[in-house]
Amino acid sequence: MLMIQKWLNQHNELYTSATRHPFTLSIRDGSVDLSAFKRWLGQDYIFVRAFVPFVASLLLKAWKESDDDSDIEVILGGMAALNDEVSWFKREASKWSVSLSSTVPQKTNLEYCRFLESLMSPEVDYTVAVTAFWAIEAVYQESYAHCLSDGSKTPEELKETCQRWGNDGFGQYCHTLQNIANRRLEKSPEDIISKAEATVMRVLEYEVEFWNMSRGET
Ligand SMILES: Cc1ncc(CN)c(N)n1
Repeated sequence: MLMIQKWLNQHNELYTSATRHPFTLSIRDGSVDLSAFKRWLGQDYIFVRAFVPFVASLLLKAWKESDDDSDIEVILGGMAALNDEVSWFKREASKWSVSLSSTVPQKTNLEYCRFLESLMSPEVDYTVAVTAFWAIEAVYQESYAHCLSDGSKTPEELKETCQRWGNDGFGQYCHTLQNIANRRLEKSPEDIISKAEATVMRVLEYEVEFWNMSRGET
C-alpha cells in the first residue's frame, strides 16, 4: 500500500475531523453562520499570503532536490493558482464587505503561518515539504468538494467559494501532488518518512484549528 493511503487509514479520525469539520458541514447543509464565513474569508486571505513564500521555497527545493523535472511544473501550476486565489479573495472580500486591510490575524493563524515558515528552512527536506503541501491543499479540496456533492444544500452565494477548491481540476492537481509525495516517500529513509508523517499530522491539526477559528472557537 502507498504511504499516504496507509497514513490516512491509520489517522482516519484526524483526517475526517479536518475534511468533515462542522464549519464546512454547515456550508453543505445551508445552516452556515455568515459571520463565521466572513471571519474565515479574512483569516484565510492572511494565510494564503503566507502560503505563497512557502510554495516559492518548495519550488526551490524541487529545483535542487527533485529526481523528476515535472515536479517543478506541477508546483509552478500551484503557484499560478495561488495568484488567482489572492485576486479572488480581494473580490470576494469586497462582495461581503470584509475589510482585509483591517483584519487582524488570530493566534491560530499566526501559529499556522509560523509553522509554514519553519517548513521553508533549507534544513527541511523536499520530501517532507512536498508532502505537507499535498496535505494542506487536499484538506480544502476534500472539504469543499463535499459541499458540492450529491445532497448538498450549499447556499447559492457560497457555491463559487466551494468551486474554487472543490472543482475536478483542483482534485486532479491534489492527486498529482499525492503521487509526487508517494513517489518521494517510497525512496526515502525511515527518518524522513517519520518526519513527513509527523508533519502531515501537524498540518491536519492546524487545519482543524483553522476551521474552529472561523466559528469563533479559538
Ligand atoms: C488554511 C488553509 N489551508 C489550505 C488552503 C488551500 N490553499 C487555504 N487556502 N487555507
